[in-house]
Amino acid sequence: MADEIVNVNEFQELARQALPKMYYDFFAGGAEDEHTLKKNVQEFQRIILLPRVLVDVSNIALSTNILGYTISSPIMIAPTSMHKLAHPQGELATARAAAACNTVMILSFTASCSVEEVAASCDAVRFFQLYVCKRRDIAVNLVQRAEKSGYKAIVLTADRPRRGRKETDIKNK
Ligand SMILES: Cc1cc2nc3c(=O)[nH]c(=O)nc-3n(C[C@H](O)[C@H](O)[C@H](O)COP(=O)(O)O)c2cc1C
Repeated sequence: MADEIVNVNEFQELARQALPKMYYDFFAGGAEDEHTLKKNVQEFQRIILLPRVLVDVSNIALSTNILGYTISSPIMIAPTSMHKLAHPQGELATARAAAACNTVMILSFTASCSVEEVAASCDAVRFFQLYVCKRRDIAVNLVQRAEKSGYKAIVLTADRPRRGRKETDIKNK
């Protein structure tokens, strides 16, 4: 099938075509001159896999364990905000994808679906991402709701004392 999507870059191009520019830029853009965005890709390119030939590969597994939960490979859904900008089902769809892939869904503090909605939508192992809030009562409330809804861990984002300066977002205002 000529139109079959074969890698992540093709998904990104499809998203660029499908989404309003402002939303696409929100997901794809990085802060300031986007040095870190570029480096994130470059650094992965430096990792070279060591081939081991002439070994028995009939029984291989990528599965691993995170905080006592077995997942199919060492890849989880990182917390990202506002999935409804990309799809009307938002984080509900992402969480269902996590369940289908047998991996962990980390729900963002700034998700467009509530902790309860996502919990009710699928049985993926769920963690909840928390920012360090000045308003401790907001953090307490969210953590309690996440705990009550069966989220298994808190993922604390500690490197965001203020919003990143995303130049694409500023231009799109
Ligand atoms: C559009 C977008 C939204 C994000 N939203 C959050 C968020 O709500 N909370 C958070 O802790 N990290 C958020 N992040 C950071 C990601 O979880 C991740 O740490 C970051 O993108 C680096 O990983 P990467 O190199 O795989 O992109 C966001 C990243 C992007 C690109």
